[in-house]
Amino acid sequence: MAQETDVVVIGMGVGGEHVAERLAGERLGVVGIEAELVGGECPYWACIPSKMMIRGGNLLAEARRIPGMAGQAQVSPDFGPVAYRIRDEATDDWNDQVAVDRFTGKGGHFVRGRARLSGPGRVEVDGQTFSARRGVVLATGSRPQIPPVPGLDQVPYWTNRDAIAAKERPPSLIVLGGGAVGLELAQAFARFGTAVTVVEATDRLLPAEEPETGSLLTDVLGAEGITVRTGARATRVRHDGDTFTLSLDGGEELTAEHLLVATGRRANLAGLGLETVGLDPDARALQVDEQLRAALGLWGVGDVTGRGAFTHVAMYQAEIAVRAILGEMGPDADYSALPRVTFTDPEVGSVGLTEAQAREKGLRVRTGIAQVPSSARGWIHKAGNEGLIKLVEDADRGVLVGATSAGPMGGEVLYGLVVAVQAEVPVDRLRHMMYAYPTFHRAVEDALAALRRR
Ligand SMILES: Cc1cc2nc3c(=O)[nH]c(=O)nc-3n(C[C@H](O)[C@H](O)[C@H](O)COP(=O)(O)OP(=O)(O)OC[C@H]3O[C@@H](n4cnc5c(N)ncnc54)[C@H](O)[C@@H]3O)c2cc1C
Ligand SMILES: NC(=O)c1ccc[n+]([C@@H]2O[C@H](COP(=O)([O-])OP(=O)(O)OC[C@H]3O[C@@H](n4cnc5c(N)ncnc54)[C@H](O)[C@@H]3O)[C@@H](O)[C@H]2O)c1
Repeated sequence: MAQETDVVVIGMGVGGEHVAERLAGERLGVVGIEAELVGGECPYWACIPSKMMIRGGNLLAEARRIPGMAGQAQVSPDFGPVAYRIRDEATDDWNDQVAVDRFTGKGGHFVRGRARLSGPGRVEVDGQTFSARRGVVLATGSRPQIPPVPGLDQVPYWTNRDAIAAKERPPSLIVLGGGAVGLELAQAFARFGTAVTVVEATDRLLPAEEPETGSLLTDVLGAEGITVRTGARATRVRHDGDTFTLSLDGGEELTAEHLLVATGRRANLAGLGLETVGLDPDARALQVDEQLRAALGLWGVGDVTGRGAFTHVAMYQAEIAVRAILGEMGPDADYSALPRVTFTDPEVGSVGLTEAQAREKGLRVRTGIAQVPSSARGWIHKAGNEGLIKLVEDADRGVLVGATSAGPMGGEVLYGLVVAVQAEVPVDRLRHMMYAYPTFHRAVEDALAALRRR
């Protein structure tokens, strides 16, 4: 016998938890099903603990910048406080009781288990069947995508989960993948003393972002002692019980005590019973419309939708899905000003289209670049001032369609550019406004001037 309820949420990561809690708060009957921990990847193995590692690493880097600027400093890194904060403050030793109680405290019914669809509006989990009157929400997130490198499936490599749960910094580490996960963790560990090599298959770091940011990070990471290999194809991996050996196609062999695989993520759709509701079970992502509907009575939010694997995307989508399930009118999902920040030092923030993406769309593109060290604040800041602002203008409409802000607090500086892209503020208006002196964001004015000169 199926148990009736209003809504069933499968996967209680940031996206699913938000939907489930909001709808329970609206006094709907909500069943929330989670196979692992309520909260998902972000609080336990991703955003929050990784930023605690980064905060520790950045403090060490700032202390190392004291000579020549403010005296002397002796820096003795200790990963212990970081591991403690991750275990104690961030994850409660990977225990989600507080999150479960928050949901059930709002009237939600929680089930721990791995769920699957068994027809429209029907969900099965560990022998129980639920029937949803209003709908089902799929929020099953993503998992690491493991590349087909020969030997990789036979060695004890790390994913982000092992790296985050590490109690000590590894003595040496090869990072496969020079994207956000790889670079954030590579720099954080290196600042605690790990000998790090980053291996990236494409010809630059952060290949999804502007090429200027890839070169910037190659220079900065190299200056910090991290070895960077771009355009490098891993041809084999071995592990002799202590040491990993990664062979590259040019014949080079890299060795380290640990290997972190950070080569992208894949939506969790396998085994979900998508075929029982007429959807393709082999799809790479769940296709959803602008109100996050995947089928009649079925919604999808978060990484599973393939619209940007970010917590802010999951939460933005979750709120739209909540409105749609409640039958309220509201704006469609709009990804034209999707912000993203890679929390390396310098932080790399971007919004909207890169120059290459804008050109691919057939736009008449004008770009303007300003270097942060040449700005007043960058010059004052001196040690650790690397960065740039890049603007991408649709020259026919006179509005920005994309922007990059790399530098100290690059993610914070990004905010004004996100507003400009989202609200389509005319570039002429941006030129005729005041930028407080001497802020980092004042470099935007220099980039706007460069836009005019081209
Ligand atoms: C190292 C790292 C750092 C990151 N840092 C940031 C950052 O700084 N900022 C940012 O915006 N994003 C960051 N991200 C991305 C962010 O973590 C994800 O975008 C976010 O967690 C997605 O939320 P979600 O709810 O879609 O999925 P998830 O958080 O993956 O949650 C999905 C949940 O569904 C559960 N589940 C799956 N299948 C089933 C099933 N069949 N039945 C029941 N439960 C199921 C899973 O156990 C999981 O708990 C980072 C990612 C990584 C890996
Ligand atoms: N600060 C943040 O917001 C943040 C931080 C971490 C992760 N994330 C999210 O998680 C997603 C996944 O992160 P990620 O870094 O795993 O993926 P990614 O797609 O951002 O980067 C993966 C990198 O690995 C490279 N690669 C793929 N196969 C390879 C191989 N065989 N050998 C060498 N390199 C290879 C790719 O070219 C790419 O540069 C991100 O795209 C982002 O959406 C966000």
